Amino acid sequence: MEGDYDKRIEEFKSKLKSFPDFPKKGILFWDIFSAIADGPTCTLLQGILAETVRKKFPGINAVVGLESRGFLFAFSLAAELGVSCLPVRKKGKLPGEVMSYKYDLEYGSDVLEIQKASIRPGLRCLIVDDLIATGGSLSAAIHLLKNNGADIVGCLVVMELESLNGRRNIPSGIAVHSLVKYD
Ligand SMILES: O=P(O)(O)OC[C@H]1O[C@H](OP(=O)(O)OP(=O)(O)O)[C@H](O)[C@@H]1O
Ligand SMILES: Nc1ncnc2[nH]cnc12
Ligand SMILES: [Mg+2]
Repeated sequence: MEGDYDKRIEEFKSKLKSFPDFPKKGILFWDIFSAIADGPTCTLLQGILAETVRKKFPGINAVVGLESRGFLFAFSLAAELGVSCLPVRKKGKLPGEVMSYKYDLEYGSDVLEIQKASIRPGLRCLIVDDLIATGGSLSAAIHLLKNNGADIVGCLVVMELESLNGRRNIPSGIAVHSLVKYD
């Protein structure tokens, strides 16, 4: 990475805000939208993300974004790198033939879907999201993509809540890179 990469990560980290007891008592909610409400922070984060992908995940030809916060980074990265932007959405939002997968969240559960048409031979994808907590969302997306024959190069998240050890739910052999970690 470029020399000032760590400094830029620290600068970005200083912009992130947390909200205790949202959306339920006992949850400390890390709000990506508070940070990107600031224009220069958007530019800072976009630069960090693109540099991270070029260095750590070279050769991808698609970015898969997890609804909804993952979409923020999937389109911006896909546009920057000139690769496909593919959606994984919550149940009932995608037309055509879909594959689904049920998963658990830090709070509650949900179902993710992907269009079969999104998966083409030779697809080498990077899955992106704002945050890994229990790892349920990323794990579900990984299973969805693998079930359909996609090659997953890795996963990139902005934040990682290490105390929840979400990595234990990620299938072995799949690299997960996080920019900012919290205990
Ligand atoms: O590691 P996990 O325990 O799965 O939790 C992380 C996921 O939870 C949040 O999404 P959420 O499903 O709340 O919806 P949103 O992105 O639409 O806000 C967050 O954006 C991640 O996608
Ligand atoms: N603690 C948390 N903060 C923000 N988004 C989340 N998604 C799941 N857990 C979360
Ligand atoms: Mg999400």
